[in-house]
Amino acid sequence: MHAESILQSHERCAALGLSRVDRPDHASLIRSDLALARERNLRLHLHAAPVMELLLEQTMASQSMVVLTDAQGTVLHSVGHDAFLQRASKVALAPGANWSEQNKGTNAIGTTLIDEAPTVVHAGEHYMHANGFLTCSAAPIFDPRGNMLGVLDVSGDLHSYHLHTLGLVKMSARMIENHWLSDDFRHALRLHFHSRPEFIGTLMEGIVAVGRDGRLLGANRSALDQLQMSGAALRMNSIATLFSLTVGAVVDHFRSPMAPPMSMELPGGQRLHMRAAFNWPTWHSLGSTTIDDALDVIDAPSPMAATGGFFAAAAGSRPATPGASPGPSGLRYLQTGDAQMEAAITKVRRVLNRDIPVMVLGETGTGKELMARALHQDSDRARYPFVAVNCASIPESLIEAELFGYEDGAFTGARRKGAVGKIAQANGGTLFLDEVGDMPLALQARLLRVLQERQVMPLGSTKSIPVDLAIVSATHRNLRDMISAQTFREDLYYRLNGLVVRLPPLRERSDLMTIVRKILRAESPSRPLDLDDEVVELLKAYRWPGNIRQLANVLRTAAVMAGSDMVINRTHLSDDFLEDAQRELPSGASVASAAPGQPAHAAPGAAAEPAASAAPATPAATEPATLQEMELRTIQRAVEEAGGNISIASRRLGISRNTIYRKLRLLDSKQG
Ligand SMILES: Nc1ncnc2c1ncn2[C@@H]1O[C@H](COP(=O)(O)OP(=O)(O)OP(=O)(O)O)[C@@H](O)[C@H]1O
Repeated sequence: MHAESILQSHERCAALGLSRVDRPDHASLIRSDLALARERNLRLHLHAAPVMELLLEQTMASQSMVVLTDAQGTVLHSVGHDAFLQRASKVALAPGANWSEQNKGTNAIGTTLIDEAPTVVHAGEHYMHANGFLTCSAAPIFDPRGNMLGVLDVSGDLHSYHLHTLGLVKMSARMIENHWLSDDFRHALRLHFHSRPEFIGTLMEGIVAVGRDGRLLGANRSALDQLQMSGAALRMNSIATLFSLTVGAVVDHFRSPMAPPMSMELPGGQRLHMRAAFNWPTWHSLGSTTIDDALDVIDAPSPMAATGGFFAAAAGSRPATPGASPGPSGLRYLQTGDAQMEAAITKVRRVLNRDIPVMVLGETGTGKELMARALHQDSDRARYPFVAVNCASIPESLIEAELFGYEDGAFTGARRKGAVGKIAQANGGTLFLDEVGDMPLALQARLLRVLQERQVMPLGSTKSIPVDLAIVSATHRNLRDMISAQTFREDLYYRLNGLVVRLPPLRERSDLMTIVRKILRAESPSRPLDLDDEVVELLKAYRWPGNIRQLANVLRTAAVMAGSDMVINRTHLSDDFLEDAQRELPSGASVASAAPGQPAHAAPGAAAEPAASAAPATPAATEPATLQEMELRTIQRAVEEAGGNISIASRRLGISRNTIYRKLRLLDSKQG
């Protein structure tokens, strides 16, 4: 097919009367209307720029470049290594030049435009001999309705040819198409699907946009491939005719952020797994279950029955039927009966839609980001983006560019082209600044200016972009101490903390078992899982240094380990959790000695014991004196047990790698 495509292209060039040997007239190709073409294709550029940077990093060849053209073949932008950009500019492979076949003969860009398919044109396959030093791999970029937007191309010295380059270019083009689709249909219901659930969220996933009336509006290429239909055929279908589903059923299922993928069957019998994305305030009225119905399920009393396991009473009062709503959304989702949480939610509700910045404090994994998302979801800004920036996980040198964006040429070297910053991306919506205490001091001043002036100026630009944002920030640090140490600006602190709410650590919450139930229901909606008394006691006695994140990890693993068993018992828990939890049982207590079928703790839904009474069963010579020391020891032990592998330790503990590094530094400084 490749040879055929090249041959046909050569025939077209010969018919056009192009010369293979004459020096092409580059001057006439560099048109002055580049600015116009760029303006017309600004959106394409905005979506493509970050992908082009990534693609260049992956090609890693110093003798190559990444090129973006419009649908006529005019080069809009290029990124690459200086030396090669210069070589390429000698054959006019540079912004402003047109690389359609009419102008440049057979070449990957021009031939892709005609064949509307990914193409490699290598060395002598180029029609014009002047381009014979190149090897080029290009892929078309389509909008969700099947119109060609442009071409993405990697061109390099012919010796830099690599078999995988075309694959990378194709994947990058898909990435741009997916961004475009999500942007185009940000108000629609979007179904993300694949026959293998683990492929949802990857570039392999199909995405279909659905209107409120259930009509299918557009799809990405993977969706069309999986469904084996054209874009036009797809648009003649509805969610009911193609997937045997209703919009209401999808909205109901995914009202909980923790809902598992849904299963759907195509008319031909093919089974697909699907997740949905939609803006809750716009779509919730299409769900069939009211919020109160849903809350009823969540809030059902959860006493431990003397017989029959933890959920027996709750299940008796309201059986968990397959397909029942997994629960409410937004702030209601977080209301599971704990008094401290109730107080926090009442406070944030008061400032909803008042443009008062909210600062959420709390230990790792307590749900700070979930609270920020819930606030956004319940606000009038829910139709616009929620953009989260983790100031601790981005290298210091990149935070500025990441937040503020940058203009073409803002960095030395031609590699860096403009990019939209997170602040501008969040325009209209909510910007969540996670770990804001980790923001470098110099940047704090710039952020303060954005918050005061409500405009952002990208690096290297002289023009400010107006932005309208709600700000939610979070940190585990003590910002007041940082202000005293002059590592956090006081004026920024007062800008960010219009309202401060502190989320309680899990060990202080009285609704542990309601959360457990909620997580298990989300994990296994059609098969209600129960816990035996021994496991309930272990969960209650444990200190949960990783809070709800760690709890969710422990339960997820247990649910998988339980297989077809309906009741989770100690054999379903991972060994490291079991060991830690056993150690934390109040001295003298032993889960093994609890009478079978009897609750190990007296009060239903009682909070975990406070720190002081949770002494380890086996006193060690160097017993930790404080809760913080206990936490540090747990982390240190987990890292040791993982052979120093922080990623494994972080997975086992259910806390982020950053948190582990931070805690280990703290331990070092204490020991040092
Ligand atoms: N109330 C809740 N019910 C169910 N799951 C929850 C709840 N709160 C948090 N989680 C889950 O716990 C995990 C951690 O939550 P989140 O990321 O919001 O915590 P965080 O405090 O921002 O953590 P970090 O400080 O480490 O960034 C997520 O998987 C989230 O879905």
